[in-house]
Amino acid sequence: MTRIDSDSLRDILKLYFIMGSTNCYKSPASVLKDAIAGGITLFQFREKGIDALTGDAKFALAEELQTICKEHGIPFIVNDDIDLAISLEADGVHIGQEDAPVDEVRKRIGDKILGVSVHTMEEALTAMEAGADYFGVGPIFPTKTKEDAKPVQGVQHIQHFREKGITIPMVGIGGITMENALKVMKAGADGVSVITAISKATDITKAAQRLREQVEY
Ligand SMILES: C=C1C=NC(C(F)(F)F)=NC1=N
Repeated sequence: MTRIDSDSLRDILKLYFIMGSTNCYKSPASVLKDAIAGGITLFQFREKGIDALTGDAKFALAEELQTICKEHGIPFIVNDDIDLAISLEADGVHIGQEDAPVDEVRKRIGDKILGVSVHTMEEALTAMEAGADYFGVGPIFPTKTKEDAKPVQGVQHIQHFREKGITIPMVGIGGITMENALKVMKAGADGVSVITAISKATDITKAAQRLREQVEY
């Protein structure tokens, strides 16, 4: 197996749904199925927060959601938990700056997709050199989902990275909705990452469809 090429990854990153049990009003499986029906292109299992599942319950939910992704040809990414990703043979992992160093994770996961959260040019250059496949840049807008989010940055970092010639696939994250998604794409992102705008929508499939329309501008 070889590493995914950037252009294929750009297509996959267009509408990147991230979710865990704490982000859902109903069963995560039904939320994911509805989101897939609405046209998400990538899924990240992110089980975090005070009521987050752990141990066998977390593994069982991850396996259930991975099976749904497989049935629909949607790549399955695991947030932070490298061991879980390896045991499930997930399609990749996403790590933050406070997780294991990028080069260590790259060694452990081989050619699987490796996403890294970056907030500064220095973090971006370091992550690229260490083998990241894509960046998560944010929080673009205010977010309620991540308690320890960094200061809201708008699209300035995405614009700055592109102006400096950084071409690595990039998604914006943080408070993105169907109203502001286009702004993130026009700033130079290859896609948008969304949690609540889809997982807590009244009509999940419609919410995903409308976001997908925005990113396919
Ligand atoms: C904190 C995060 C930042 N970015 C991303 C992604 F959208 F995947 F790039 N996922 C996260 N969990």
